[in-house]
Amino acid sequence: MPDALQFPIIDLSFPDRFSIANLIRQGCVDHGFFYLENHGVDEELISKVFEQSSNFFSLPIEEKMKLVRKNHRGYTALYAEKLDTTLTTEGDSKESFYIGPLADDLNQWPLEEDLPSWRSTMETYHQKLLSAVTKLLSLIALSLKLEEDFFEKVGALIEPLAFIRLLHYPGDLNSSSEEIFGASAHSDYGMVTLLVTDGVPGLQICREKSKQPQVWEDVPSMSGAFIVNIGDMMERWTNGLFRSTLHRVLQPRQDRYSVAFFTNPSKDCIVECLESCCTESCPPRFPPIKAIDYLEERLRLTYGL
Ligand SMILES: O=C(O)CCC(=O)C(=O)O
Ligand SMILES: [Fe+2]
Repeated sequence: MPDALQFPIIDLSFPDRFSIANLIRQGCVDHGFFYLENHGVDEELISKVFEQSSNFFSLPIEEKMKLVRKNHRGYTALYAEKLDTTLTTEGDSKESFYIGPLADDLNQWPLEEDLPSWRSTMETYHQKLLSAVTKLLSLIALSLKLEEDFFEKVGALIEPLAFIRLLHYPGDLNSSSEEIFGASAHSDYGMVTLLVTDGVPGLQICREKSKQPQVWEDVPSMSGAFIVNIGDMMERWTNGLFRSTLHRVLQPRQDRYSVAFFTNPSKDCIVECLESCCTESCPPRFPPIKAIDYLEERLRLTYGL
């Protein structure tokens, strides 16, 4: 049995930004994962988000289907999504709900009379998470020996395509198939993801995606901290220096709730290899891409649209 994984713990309020940036670099190079504490998001707000999430998923399926996913916002039912597109089984055993950028009016909301304060709770969470991510990205820029406002300067943060995903993995599903996962193996698409779980285990990572057989290690939750992971666009920016690590969630034996916050750059932002991450002998591994084109293609593959 391998030892439990130990990721660096990043304290977002720590005054020595350079030592924090070094620790972030270590986490991103070694694992593509780290913990984030003192992130400025109240425990109380996080509890409210979990409570409201459970209130929504407890609604009858007909009610939930009224908000079925459109424009990548709203409800996705059990088995409707398959993150590992190579699997031949039906979809993942989770249901989820997406809330995207607040400014563009595309979000779908439950009625206030059905779920009072649901919308305002999620809007507050979206704003708070965006502010934590903005601070984190300035440290990530430092960790790459860039100026702190690098991600602002390249336009990634003008109107970031940031999404909350509420997740519910039911614990009472009897499945005989070993190929059914709560969330099958995938890497996230964007810059960084901030995840909080209810503490029920299930999340695992595979650090060497091309090594066979794959080795999966448990990621423990840390009370009060976000689990942060690097996404594919950040991996492309850094020419693979920062890893977008493969991860999955096993089907739990009891109900499991988690809340992910995916941060993608603004739609027109060009993601291209950083100068500091390539040399003549180590040329760019990925061509430049526009954030929205990359994101739409990944979503198309996941949802089979
Ligand atoms: O629920 C979790 O712990 C992880 C979810 C996840 O990886 C995702 O939604 O991309
Ligand atoms: Fe993920």
